[in-house]
Amino acid sequence: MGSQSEILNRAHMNKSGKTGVLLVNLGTPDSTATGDVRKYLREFLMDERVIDIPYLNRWMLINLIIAPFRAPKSAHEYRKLWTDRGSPLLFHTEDLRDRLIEKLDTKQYKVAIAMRYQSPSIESGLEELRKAHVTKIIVLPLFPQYASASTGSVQEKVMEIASDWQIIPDISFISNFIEHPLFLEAWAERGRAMMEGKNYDKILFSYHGLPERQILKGSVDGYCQLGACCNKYGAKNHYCYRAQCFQTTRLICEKLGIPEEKAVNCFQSRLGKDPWVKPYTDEVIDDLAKQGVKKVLAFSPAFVADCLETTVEVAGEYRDKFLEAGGEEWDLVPSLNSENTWVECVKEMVLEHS
Ligand SMILES: C=CC1=C(C)c2cc3[nH]c(cc4nc(cc5[nH]c(cc1n2)c(C)c5CCC(=O)O)C(CCC(=O)O)=C4C)c(C)c3C=C
Ligand SMILES: [Fe+2]
Ligand SMILES: [Fe+2]
Repeated sequence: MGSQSEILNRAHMNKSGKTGVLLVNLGTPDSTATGDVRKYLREFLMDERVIDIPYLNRWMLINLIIAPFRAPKSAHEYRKLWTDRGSPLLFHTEDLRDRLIEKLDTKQYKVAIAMRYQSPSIESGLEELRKAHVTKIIVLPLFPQYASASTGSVQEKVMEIASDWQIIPDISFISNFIEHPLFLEAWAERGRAMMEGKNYDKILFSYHGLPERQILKGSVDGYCQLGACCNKYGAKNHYCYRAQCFQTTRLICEKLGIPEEKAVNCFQSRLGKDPWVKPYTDEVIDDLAKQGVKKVLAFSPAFVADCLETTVEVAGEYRDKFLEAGGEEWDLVPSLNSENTWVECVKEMVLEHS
């Protein structure tokens, strides 16, 4: 059997050829050697959508400060994260691909993975699909909330590569999936398992940060001002990263029955001196400790796979900070990785876009 959309899709695809699915995550170094981390940071941070300052300033920042000083520190952090299978971001993406293949009809779908920076490259992922003679490509950047620095950069790279092809198949992008019921259910299942038998004082949602100007540049008619406007989510701020994060929190809380006053939003990992979206996670942690909050459960729903930002930053550095400031318990909800409801969600998104 199968859902109505599955049956319709099958009928359609039998006539019009295979559909390629490209799952793209951010990227990770090839190894924890400082040279590999430097190579990764250079490629990542030279992307104009990530550090959106004039080329010469970006070049100087990366080559005179980040490459010599940050790369060795980052390599040290990556060593805490690395496993026998390498970087979690990469192997969770591989596992997601393998679980997805098990759920899709391989006569009709070809699935490939790519990283926006380093390997496997978007070029190699698209080439894999092209060699399978796909007539349509669905690109899923694995970022629940749209940001120019993440999803936008993947879109730009895919379009740049495909623009050199003689035949450009239909390409569709899934640019935001925060409201997908199975995405929310996947987080709710993860959260429920952590909350069972526990009584947390606060549920903290820490999202990857972003320079404020990147959001303001995308604001149509000046609607988005990074204030109370982000508390509502609709057509006018559909692509506002801050509003999408707040909406993600609201919807996960709804599913879990978490009252509004118990949830706290914040943004982690800011870099440099320019203002990033607020509130900042480290400042929120200090405030919570001052208020006498003792037990915190942290979600990190800007990521669908555990990575440096979740395992080392949220479960490591932020936990230490909270405990040093007087907190007693700090737990992190594991990311979705290749957990079944999340794989089902990806399958549904593929079928909906086929
Ligand atoms: C100037 C900086 C950065 C912007 C803008 C940015 C946006 C952004 N990043 C992610 C997802 C991830 N970022 C990760 C690591 C990471 N991010 C930055 C900087 C910016 N990110 C740096 C310098 C690093 C490297 C880590 C370090 O050296 O401190 C990761 C983890 C990668 C891993 O291998 O585990 C992810 C994932 C999103 C979604 C995003 C925009 C919303
Ligand atoms: Fe990042
Ligand atoms: Fe906004």
